[in-house]
Amino acid sequence: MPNLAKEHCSACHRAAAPLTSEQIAPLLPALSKWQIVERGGIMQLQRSFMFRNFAQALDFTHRVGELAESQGHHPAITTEWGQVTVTWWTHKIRGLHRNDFIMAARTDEVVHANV
Ligand SMILES: C[C@H](O)[C@H](O)[C@H]1CNC2=NC(N)=NC(=O)C2=N1
Repeated sequence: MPNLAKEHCSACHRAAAPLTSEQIAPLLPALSKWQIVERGGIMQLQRSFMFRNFAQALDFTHRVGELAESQGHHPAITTEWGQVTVTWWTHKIRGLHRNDFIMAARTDEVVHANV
């Protein structure tokens, strides 16, 4: 199983092809709490995180934002009382890149750092 959290994002060129289902399959076991969703024909990687209140949800949101800025790769984040939903995909290729799986694994590390 790949140790995605230890990898670094690579430059993604606009011409890069989105990962296919066959390429995605071996990456999913490392991200057991994440699911593949499809929105507007674009495959995305999504997970919801639960918290005791809004303050904790907001703190986690900020940490994910800092992670995104550090890698130059950004998620969609929905922050609610007690819950944060993080969705990763690569806008410029309108699909999933290995970078999205790396960032999902790194997001899981942020939540553990939170507690
Ligand atoms: C110019 C800037 O680096 C690019 O637009 C980056 C910013 N963050 C990004 N984040 C994501 N998820 N996909 C992108 O294509 C992307 N592109």
